[in-house]
Amino acid sequence: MSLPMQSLSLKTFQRVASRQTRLFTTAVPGPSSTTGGAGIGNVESQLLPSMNDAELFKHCKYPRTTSIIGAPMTFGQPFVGTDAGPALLRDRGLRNVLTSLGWRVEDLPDLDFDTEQVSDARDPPNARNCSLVAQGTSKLADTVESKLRKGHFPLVIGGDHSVGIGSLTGILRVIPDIGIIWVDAHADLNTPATSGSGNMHGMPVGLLLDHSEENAVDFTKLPGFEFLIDGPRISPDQIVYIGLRDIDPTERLWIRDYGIKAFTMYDIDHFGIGKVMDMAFEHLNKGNPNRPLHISYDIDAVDPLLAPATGTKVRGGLTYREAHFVAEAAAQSGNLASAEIVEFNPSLSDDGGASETLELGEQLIASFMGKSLL
Ligand SMILES: NC(=[NH2+])NCCC[C@H](N)C(=O)O
Ligand SMILES: [Mn+2]
Ligand SMILES: [Mn+2]
Repeated sequence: MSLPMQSLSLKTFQRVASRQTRLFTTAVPGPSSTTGGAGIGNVESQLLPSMNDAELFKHCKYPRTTSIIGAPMTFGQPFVGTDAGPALLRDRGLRNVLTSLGWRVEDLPDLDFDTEQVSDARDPPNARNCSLVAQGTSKLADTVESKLRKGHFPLVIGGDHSVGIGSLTGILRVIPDIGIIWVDAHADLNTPATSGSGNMHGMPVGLLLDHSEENAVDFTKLPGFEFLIDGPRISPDQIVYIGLRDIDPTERLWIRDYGIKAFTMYDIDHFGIGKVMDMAFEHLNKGNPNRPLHISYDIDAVDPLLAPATGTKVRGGLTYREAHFVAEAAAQSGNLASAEIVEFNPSLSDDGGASETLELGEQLIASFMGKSLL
């Protein structure tokens, strides 16, 4: 047995081993492994051996079908091209990557962010394209919610990071206690009141956080976002940041005041990524080792030398192995219930850089969807 295996605690090893067995037993070939199909539910229920596992399934710990949800959103930031992510990842063969890992795949058509239906006349300047972002994220929230309720694993492909507003809202409707791993160079903790840019891809966490009264967001002033007025919120201890290195002044203040667990690049340099992920899970799993988890992976968390095709590059990011380790550790927790990857923009790089970034994105998806090195 190789060294890394020995250094795993027995408990972790057992969890990983049992997860791999499950993934293996669920890779049932045949017609049910294709899109959607009503037959899937039957096969799944046959595979549920006991009440105990049915309980696990309730929290999506026992996923067999992943729904690829393409969210080609560009309105949360100023550049064209951010909508190309879902199609390009599909063209690379994302579906095969997932089936080879043992998933059944429901490959949904991309969400349709129909600009004609939306008037932007009332959009405030500090929340650019507010109505369009609201329309798209509301659709996404409904889709993510309904897939989770079916027991599917939603895999959201952005689009810019404003899609996080929709993914998180959908997840929170079904799993209010979800633990969130936010992998990003940025905290995305702005609100229209604090943002310097007005770009809503810098706001998903800020809009959904359960703020103190003086910082609360007035959704009645954000056209289209009425669905968030009584929507679910994230409590500050429900999220951990990994990879931060470009934080705005109010974001810094709020991370401290609210006590949000944040691992910056300094922490990763200081402790190493292994220890950082251990500490992240320790924080999220407090009181519930089976807490379901969501990973939101902004490709700009990775160093721009490796992932140049993205809109808000910040030097000094995750190395290739650090980037994968974060994804692998999330998969190995055995608790991942949903995932999202965002902010590819192939038009902001040359061809080489664009395909390098997409290839990395595809590999990171494989890692958080359960690909292991051994
Ligand atoms: N998802 C992203 N890439 N966000 C970048 C946000 C940058 C900056 N903090 C802003 O609010 O405008
Ligand atoms: Mn982001
Ligand atoms: Mn970012």
